[in-house]
Amino acid sequence: MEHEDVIIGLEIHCQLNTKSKLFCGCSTDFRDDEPNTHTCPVCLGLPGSMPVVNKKVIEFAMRVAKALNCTVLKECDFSRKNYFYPDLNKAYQITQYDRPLAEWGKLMIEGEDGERDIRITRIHVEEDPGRSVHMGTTDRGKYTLIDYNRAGIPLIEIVTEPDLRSPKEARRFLNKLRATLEYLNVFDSEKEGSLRVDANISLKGSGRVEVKNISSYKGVEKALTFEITRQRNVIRRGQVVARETRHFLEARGVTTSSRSKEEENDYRYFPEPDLMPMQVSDWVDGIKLPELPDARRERFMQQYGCSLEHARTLTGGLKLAEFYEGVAKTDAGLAATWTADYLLGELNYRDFSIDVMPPAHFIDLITLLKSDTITDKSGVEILRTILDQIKAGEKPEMPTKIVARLGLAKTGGDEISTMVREVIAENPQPVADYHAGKGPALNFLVGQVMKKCRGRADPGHLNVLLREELDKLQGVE
Ligand SMILES: Nc1ncnc2c1ncn2[C@@H]1O[C@H](COP(=O)(O)OP(=O)(O)OP(=O)(O)O)[C@@H](O)[C@H]1O
Ligand SMILES: [Mg+2]
Ligand SMILES: [Mg+2]
Repeated sequence: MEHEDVIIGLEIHCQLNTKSKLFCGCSTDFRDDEPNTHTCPVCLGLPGSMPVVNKKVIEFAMRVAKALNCTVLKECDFSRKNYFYPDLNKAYQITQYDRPLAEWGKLMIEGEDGERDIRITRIHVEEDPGRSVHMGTTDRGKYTLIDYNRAGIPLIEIVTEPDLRSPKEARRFLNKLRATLEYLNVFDSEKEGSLRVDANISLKGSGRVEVKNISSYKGVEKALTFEITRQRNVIRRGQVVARETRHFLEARGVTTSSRSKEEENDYRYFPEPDLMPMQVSDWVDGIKLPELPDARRERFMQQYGCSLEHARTLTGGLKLAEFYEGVAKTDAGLAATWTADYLLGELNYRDFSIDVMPPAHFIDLITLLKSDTITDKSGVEILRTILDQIKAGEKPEMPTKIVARLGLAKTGGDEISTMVREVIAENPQPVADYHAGKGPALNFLVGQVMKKCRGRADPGHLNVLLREELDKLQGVE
């Protein structure tokens, strides 16, 4: 798809994983707890309660600001964003408006034509509202329950400039951002709703459409792709794409126009009178950043000899990078290939994350491959066996055990020579075809030997053996 006229900018809301909420001491870890058990007068917004800024939240947000090369403002402050919604108990959200914590940064992505910086407009700190639980569907539910456990959870909103050129670039940006946040240890990427995106998109010369509150990266890519087609069709029909807010229906993969109520944009922002302006820019120098994805990628290339592509893949998530470093000692090259090219695909297919793969098993597998005990084909079979056992809730067998049980050790020289001669004797027609110069006949014969030994022969070696044996025959004739 050509995307020359596509303009995309993202607003990303990310939950910070501090122990307590943004303006009170309530614990943020309410995962398995009853609704409305992690609340107090502050996060319930009761009259007379006073917010106090959690220093840890500011520190976490500054870590992000520094990692994204932003400038932290000399002085920033909080504002009230007023709107009515049942999950917003105070009828205003404490957020930052014209003086956010930090602004003007950048994050490098692998764009459509090479690496490129995407500019960050600003990062601001705000509180999450509560959560509405609709009993029934959103439109026709009988009633709605509200859980305020989430009210007051610290969020940062990261706003990008409209620098992204395609849905794929938007997804790459989000992946890179997620990796960066993981490395910084400021958020829990596996927690539901930890990253929520508003995706803004326009075609050159048309109005900006904002698709609100998308909760997955695939969702962002899908919603944007849908919007490009929809907007092009509107223009083709001679109509105008109006500026509007839309919602993404994940299940159907479409966006729909929001009811006008929700578009009410007069938030009547004003400075939060209960909180003093903050002067925190001096802390920035003291903040030590861990190694970030780009640096780690360079190191993987230097230290382990990874290709650029492998290094990029393997540093794309903190746990993945750590997994690779844990297994690289066996053979860095084999471990990179087997992690990036085989393991990830098999995990993806089963909807597994990297944590499920026990490093000890993987190390055993790499060792078997390195010592030439098994073929690549058997390696894949072993990997699948292990993951299927895990999927079934069983304790996975060690690769060495699987090799013994299934007889996967590479067939020895004599055994394979015998099989080669047998296959030649059993297949006179393909043999004659080969001698008549028909190349594909050799592949057929290789396949037959592979079948006999159940994939335990090294394909390269087998090719040589077969050719030798066949050429000998021809010499005799
Ligand atoms: N012409 C455009 N096409 C696509 N995206 C755009 C365009 N102009 C601006 N944007 C993007 O829209 C977003 C604007 O976000 P911002 O938070 O500043 O304002 P908002 O969406 O109006 O307010 P709110 O935070 O209340 O949703 C940015 O990500 C910006 O890059
Ligand atoms: Mg915004
Ligand atoms: Mg917006």
